[in-house]
Amino acid sequence: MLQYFSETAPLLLVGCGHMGRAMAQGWLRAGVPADHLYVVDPQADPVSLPGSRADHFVASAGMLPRGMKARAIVMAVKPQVMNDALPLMAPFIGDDTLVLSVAAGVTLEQMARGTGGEGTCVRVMPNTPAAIGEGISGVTAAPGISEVDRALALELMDATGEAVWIEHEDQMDAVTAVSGSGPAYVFYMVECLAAAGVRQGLPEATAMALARQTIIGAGHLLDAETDLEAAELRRRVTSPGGTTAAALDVLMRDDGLGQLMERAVAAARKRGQELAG
Ligand SMILES: NC(=O)C1=CN([C@@H]2O[C@H](COP(=O)(O)OP(=O)(O)OC[C@H]3O[C@@H](n4cnc5c(N)ncnc54)[C@H](O)[C@@H]3O)[C@@H](O)[C@H]2O)C=CC1
Ligand SMILES: O=C(O)[C@@H]1CCC=N1
Repeated sequence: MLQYFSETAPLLLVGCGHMGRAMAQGWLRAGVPADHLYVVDPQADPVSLPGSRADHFVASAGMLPRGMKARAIVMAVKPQVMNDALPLMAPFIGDDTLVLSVAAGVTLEQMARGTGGEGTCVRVMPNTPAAIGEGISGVTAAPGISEVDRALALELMDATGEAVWIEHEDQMDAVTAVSGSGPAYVFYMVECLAAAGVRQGLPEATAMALARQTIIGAGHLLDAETDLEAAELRRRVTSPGGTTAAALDVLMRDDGLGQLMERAVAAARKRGQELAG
């Protein structure tokens, strides 16, 4: 698995912040040898990536070994710096190089401009549960991508959880709005549930413990009950005329959580479209 790289045709990560580090952890776990991984980031500290080689961490592209052509370059910098960061990678892009970007909103066309049309561009939207191998990524490229490059892109992201191929690039902003940003919605749900518990008289620490483990437990149950839809698991909590039904009457009304989520996801998708540049 992931045996695409070598010392002379390595995997190059550009930007090792929250998302870049999460993915790199997955690649090292999936067996990419530390010798085959280079990281470019002015801030990154190799200590934050156990199992990596400190001498493969460089502050800028100019410090990478000369003449090296990467097999894959993963751009995990902010969308706003992509136009500056991509052209700096030009010396490391050869005919076989796959250039992946995980930046929200950054299009394949924008990437091709940044690389000067060299290499093959792939647009990816991962999420931070990648850090523990529980991520999900949407992956897309222009229709002409080779089978081997498509497999490499999917395997890279599979190493951080699951990966799904998205046929139409114009759906990537919706992918971003659902699964890229989605973990934040769930963490906010924990915050809101705990705050609501405090309003109903619980001590803060107790409310947080209850809310936190409820989301963790519900997630694990969803994972364990592979044959059951989320809606069925919800029904199994909901006794007719009981407490859950009373709460769901509030959450499921016309202006309830469904509508709120629709507005939130639409706002995230719109912001993704605005970030294209
Ligand atoms: N954080 C998340 O949950 C997700 C983030 N993304 C995308 O990942 C990208 C990175 O986001 P985060 O990791 O959250 O940001 P971050 O701020 O944690 O990391 C960005 C990293 O890029 C480095 N950097 C800045 N300029 C650079 C340059 N010229 N060359 C190399 N490295 C440079 C910074 O030092 C920093 O470590 C963004 O484009 C974002 O849209 C995608 C999916 C989820
Ligand atoms: O908030 C953002 O723009 C990035 C993309 C998806 C998650 N974080």
